[in-house]
Amino acid sequence: MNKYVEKLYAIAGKETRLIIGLMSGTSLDGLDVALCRITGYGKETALELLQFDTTPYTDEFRNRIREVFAKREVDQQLLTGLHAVVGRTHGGLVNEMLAAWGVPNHEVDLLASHGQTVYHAPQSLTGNLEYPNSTLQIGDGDHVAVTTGIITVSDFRQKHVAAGGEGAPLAAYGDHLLFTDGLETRILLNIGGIANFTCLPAGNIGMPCFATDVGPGNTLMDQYMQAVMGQAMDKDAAIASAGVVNRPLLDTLLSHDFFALPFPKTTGPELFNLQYLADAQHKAGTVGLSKHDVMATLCAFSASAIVQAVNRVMEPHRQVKVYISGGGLHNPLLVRFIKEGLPGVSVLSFDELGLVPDAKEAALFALLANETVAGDAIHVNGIMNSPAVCMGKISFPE
Ligand SMILES: Nc1ncnc2c1ncn2[C@@H]1O[C@H](COP(=O)(O)OP(=O)(O)OP(=O)(O)O)[C@@H](O)[C@H]1O
Ligand SMILES: CC(=O)N[C@H]1[C@@H]2OC[C@@H](O2)[C@@H](O)[C@@H]1O[C@H](C)C(=O)O
Repeated sequence: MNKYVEKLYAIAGKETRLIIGLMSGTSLDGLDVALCRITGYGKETALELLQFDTTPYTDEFRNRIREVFAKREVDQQLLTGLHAVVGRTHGGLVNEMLAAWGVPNHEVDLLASHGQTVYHAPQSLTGNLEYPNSTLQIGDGDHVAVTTGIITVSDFRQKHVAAGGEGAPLAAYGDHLLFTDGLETRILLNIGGIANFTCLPAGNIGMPCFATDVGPGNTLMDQYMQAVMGQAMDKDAAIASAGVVNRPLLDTLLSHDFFALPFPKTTGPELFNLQYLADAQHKAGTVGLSKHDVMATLCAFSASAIVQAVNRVMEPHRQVKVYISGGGLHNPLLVRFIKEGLPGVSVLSFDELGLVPDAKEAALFALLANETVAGDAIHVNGIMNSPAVCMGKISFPE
């Protein structure tokens, strides 16, 4: 028997596994690395976050990814090269992180690698029914496995698409297994580049669990700051806080058909980009708006899309608690707008549920790998319009 098949079999039979989850999202800010101790599987899963850190990308690496990111036309030679380079870079960053934490690579059972989404193409975006929903993540798992010496599970989204989903949001599976509560209906809102949430109804309210993207999180604000202000982000909303929300522009930004689509749905910077903003400014007659007012309006746009989506969930059930994770939690104006838009609703940090908010997505990929190796598709049954599947491809280091 191949020694890694034997090793994998042994790992699958363990009571407790040490699994690293990696996430590099649509913000392109860096690689999130979460070292998790996972006990059990399915509804009996317990996840303990042992270490977490984000390694910021260098400008050079980020710019190389940007060359192919969310673009319809790209240099195929660059894209092909990046598939390997992203895998090797992520593997190298894991090696550095493990060394800093004093954890030998051979003690880690599995590595769960999301890779880097470079294009997300649900039919709702393309309008082309001859092609299924499709999505592409680069950073090949073989490169990660060979670089780290750790058995790697990667490319999670393809199975979701193959089984009828849109390839996202996958957080639903971990949210469902770890955070469902018998008494409290919860909305787990992650504000990354794109904002998405998982709705976890309390046991007896007869509503399905589902996860959906809701619109831009930080991506439009980041893109504007980078293109117009030469800064990576609007740190602590310093710029947006000095501006005034422009109502005609906000209404135009919110008028896209995407927002009227039923849940669940997915999106990305393929739609929410600076062209989207330019078109809206043109339509609303606000081309000359000050930079501060544009930023204030973009912040209100992300918040309003979230508020509208939460309100839609709440129509039949008034009692929900919203728990926020992701980088948007650090934007005080965005959080204020969301709270003001949801009077009477408890809007809390994800900390309250016992997991570091910035680590949530990376940790949930570790859980997905755990389920693929030790679990069963049946455990993730019951998520609306999300197939019951175990996801990811397995790469051996040799
Ligand atoms: N102090 C801060 N002030 C304002 N915004 C912040 C702050 N810290 C982080 N952010 C925002 O959070 C973003 C990073 O969020 P996060 O790491 O959750 O995104 P991601 O994982 O790449 O996205 P996705 O969930 O879409 O895959 C930054 O690009 C920035 O816009
Ligand atoms: C295609 C893709 O990479 N989608 C991401 C993106 O970033 C946020 C949102 O859009 C979410 O749907 C998804 O990531 C998270 C981790 C998910 O699948 O749950």
